[in-house]
Amino acid sequence: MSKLRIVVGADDAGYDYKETLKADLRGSDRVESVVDVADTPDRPYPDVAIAAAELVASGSADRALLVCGTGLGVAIAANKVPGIRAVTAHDSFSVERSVLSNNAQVLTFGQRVIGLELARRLAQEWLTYEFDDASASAGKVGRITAYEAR
Ligand SMILES: O=C[C@H](O)[C@H](O)COP(=O)(O)O
Repeated sequence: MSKLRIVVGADDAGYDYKETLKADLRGSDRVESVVDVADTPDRPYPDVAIAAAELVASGSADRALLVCGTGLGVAIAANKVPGIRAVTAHDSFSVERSVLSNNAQVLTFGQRVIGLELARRLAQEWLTYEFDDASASAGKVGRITAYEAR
């Protein structure tokens, strides 16, 4: 498994978790680099999410981990960037399937929803999964891509 180039970002409501998760990611041997698109806690969540998603869509990064109050706003905004599949997931199984079933490149958390230690654990688990282009799920994800390209 190749090391991952990750983008992190948050608005004011997710800033503290983002800082902790960023430090964790930088300490992981599965991570090549971490870029933070929200150095200050004053950026609206759509701006942060779109900036992060564009880095992923352009190929400059492999994945993004975004935090807002619920995780929902950053997911909605990131999903507006063509080619991006962003999900909010606060449980272990959904985090696994977000990669293995959906090939989602963007995971989002809600700081007002999930405990910090669970978020940290889920982020570490997230790093261990890699989508299999030869899996039965690939064709289903491909249908999403085809819809976007229509
Ligand atoms: O989805 C949006 C986020 O939860 C955001 O952090 C808070 O948004 P609000 O201030 O509009 O409720």
